[in-house]
Amino acid sequence: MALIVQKYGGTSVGDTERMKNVARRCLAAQQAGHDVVVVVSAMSGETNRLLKLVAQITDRPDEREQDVVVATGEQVSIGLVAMAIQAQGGKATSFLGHQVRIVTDSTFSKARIKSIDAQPIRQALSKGHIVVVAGFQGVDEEGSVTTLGRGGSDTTAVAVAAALSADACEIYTDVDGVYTTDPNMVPAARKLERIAYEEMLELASVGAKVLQIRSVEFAMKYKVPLWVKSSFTQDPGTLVCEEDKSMEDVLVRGVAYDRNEAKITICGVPDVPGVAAKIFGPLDEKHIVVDLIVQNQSREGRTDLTFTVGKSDFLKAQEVVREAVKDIPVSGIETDDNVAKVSIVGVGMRNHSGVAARMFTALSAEGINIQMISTSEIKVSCVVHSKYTELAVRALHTAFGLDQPLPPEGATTVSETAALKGEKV
Ligand SMILES: Nc1ncnc2c1ncn2[C@@H]1O[C@H](COP(=O)(O)OP(=O)(O)O)[C@@H](O)[C@H]1O
Ligand SMILES: N[C@@H](CC(=O)OP(=O)(O)O)C(=O)O
Repeated sequence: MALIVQKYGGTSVGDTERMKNVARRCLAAQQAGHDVVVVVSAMSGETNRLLKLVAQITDRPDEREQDVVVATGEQVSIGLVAMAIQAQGGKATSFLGHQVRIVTDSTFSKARIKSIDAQPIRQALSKGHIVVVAGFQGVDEEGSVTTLGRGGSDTTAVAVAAALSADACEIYTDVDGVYTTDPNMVPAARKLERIAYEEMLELASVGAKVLQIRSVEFAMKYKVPLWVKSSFTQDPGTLVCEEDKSMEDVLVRGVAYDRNEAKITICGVPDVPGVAAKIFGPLDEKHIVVDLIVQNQSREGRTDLTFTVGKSDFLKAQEVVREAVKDIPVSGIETDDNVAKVSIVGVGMRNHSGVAARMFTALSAEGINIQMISTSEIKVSCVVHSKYTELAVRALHTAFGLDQPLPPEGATTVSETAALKGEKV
């Protein structure tokens, strides 16, 4: 007998028929002898609908109150799923975030989980109940409702799995696993049997929305075996797990894109110590996450500083920057939200050179101009005009051989390795 945490996303609970399907799956897992905790998201489109209501009231919502509104979508889902289980003869209890003390910090709209009280969940399980927990929401030390950022139910599920020392956490969604790229954009995308935590973390952080970044961080930290599966098929899905030697043989595991970033350039910044701190310090104080940063060699003591932020922080970031540069003699601020970031990820990059060059060649062959570049040990990202997103993703998918059937698990891609062996990117 195992303890399994299953998470069903918005599409999987998109209507009452789908909720009945979720109930059937949970009951099947329980009948197979497992203790089952199920984390559910709001019905698909519901969180966006709630955010639109907020926008109809104000374009500068108080973040605490906005969380009070958007957290309600999950409340509807847990009650309906619990009742669907009961209607099929099972026992079920639903819990809101605060009822299982999912305590977070007070960063409304992107709060971080600090602790979870597993006791009420264990108690309900011991009575033979399937426990249905609201994803995406928590409560801060003051008792205010908080939310964990878009896609946050994944993080709830993995955090609950870690708190319960569950045997597995299964994320059920509308695709049957993690693919080499978004299968809804590139039909040639291929499903991966396994992917290393680190690769999944990079893919999620560069836009593959199949898992929320923090859910992968939790899984990696607490070594939770994490499965991505379809709620509509019996496919075994993809296992996100520890890296092993065979994974390094594949150069690029996946291609991702992110249309959710916007670019800010501060022109003519004086090239003297302390200026970057004066700009990025206030952004940090406002909890604005800055992604790529590029600063060029200065000419005549001045340089341009370009960085990207999430689109939801774009207006706030512009205000913060304007305020921050009041005392700095800069020559102007330029903004652009018609950008997208395309990225390639793979642990195999650690041991191979030429990967970035191959990426740039593939983009240039399609006439795509690269605006910014960023690399890590296992990732290369390029910011391009947003109109090229799909073209860039398809070109990279082809250029790194991902359109071809994947080699069987454990097989080495010898020609690739031989051709590219050498220094790092
Ligand atoms: N590499 C990838 N593998 C699988 N799905 C991906 C990938 N990159 C992006 N996706 C997208 O993630 C979607 C699933 O995430 P999401 O819509 O948040 O599901 P849910 O509502 O179930 O949480 C898929 O429909 C797919 O379009
Ligand atoms: N309802 C939240 C939380 C969530 O995780 O949703 P989904 O599982 O559908 O991505 C959102 O829309 O972001």
